[in-house]
Amino acid sequence: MVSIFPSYLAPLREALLGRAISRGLLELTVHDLRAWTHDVHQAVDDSPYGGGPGMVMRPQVWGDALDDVLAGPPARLVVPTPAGRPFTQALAREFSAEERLVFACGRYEGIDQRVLDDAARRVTVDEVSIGDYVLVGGEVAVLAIVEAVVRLLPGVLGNPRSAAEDSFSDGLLEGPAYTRPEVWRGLAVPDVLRSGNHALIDRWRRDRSLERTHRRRPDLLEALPADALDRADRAL
Ligand SMILES: N#Cc1c(-c2ccc3ccn(Cc4cccnc4)c3c2)n[nH]c1N
Repeated sequence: MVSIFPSYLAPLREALLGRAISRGLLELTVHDLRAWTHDVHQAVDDSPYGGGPGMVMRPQVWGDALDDVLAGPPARLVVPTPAGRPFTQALAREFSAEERLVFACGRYEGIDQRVLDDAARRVTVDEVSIGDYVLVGGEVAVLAIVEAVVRLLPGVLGNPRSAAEDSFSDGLLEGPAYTRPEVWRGLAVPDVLRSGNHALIDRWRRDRSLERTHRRRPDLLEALPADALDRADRAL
């Protein structure tokens, strides 16, 4: 990863991801973009051609940084931007199959487009967005993307079923989850979950997932392949 705020990415070395690194399941290197500046002010930005608010990150510094960081084993360059294509669970799975990912964390109004166009001459470049809202820079997006990708790597999650069955893995939202106590503040766990009848439990969970998806994300239902819903689903 390349950023002018390397410490912003320190959380990636905590908890589950930190344990995955110490277990050798992945390697993480964070580079300070300013290491590739040569002026006393370590300038990384300049005024935008054509005018307009804010500053744009200079191509020379980013070009030199990516020349070095992209050297070595083939990598895919991931560039978070509000103008990117949506980062989805499907893209997280695609990224998790890559041997090496390089993340460019922009700031200001973004990175000079020629940096991405130049990189695209030699590697795959993915301009992605984590949602329809505007952040101040790419670091928060990289934290989210890396967490979504790394949890899919074999051995990272304790129970592989978690990644296989979480929200979006079957195109639907996950339904409600419960644990002890059986009644809490007058609210009881649905009886079916304590029935021990796993066929019934699976059906109930599928129904709650379909209901929630229909209510909160009807677009996901529209996007499902024709054969994704069985007769019981459609009866709901
Ligand atoms: N992924 C993602 C993002 C970002 C994002 C990502 C990288 C940068 C680098 C700079 N900014 C600020 C900025 C502000 C306005 C216009 N262009 C850029 C970034 C915002 N915002 N929202 C998302 N979903």
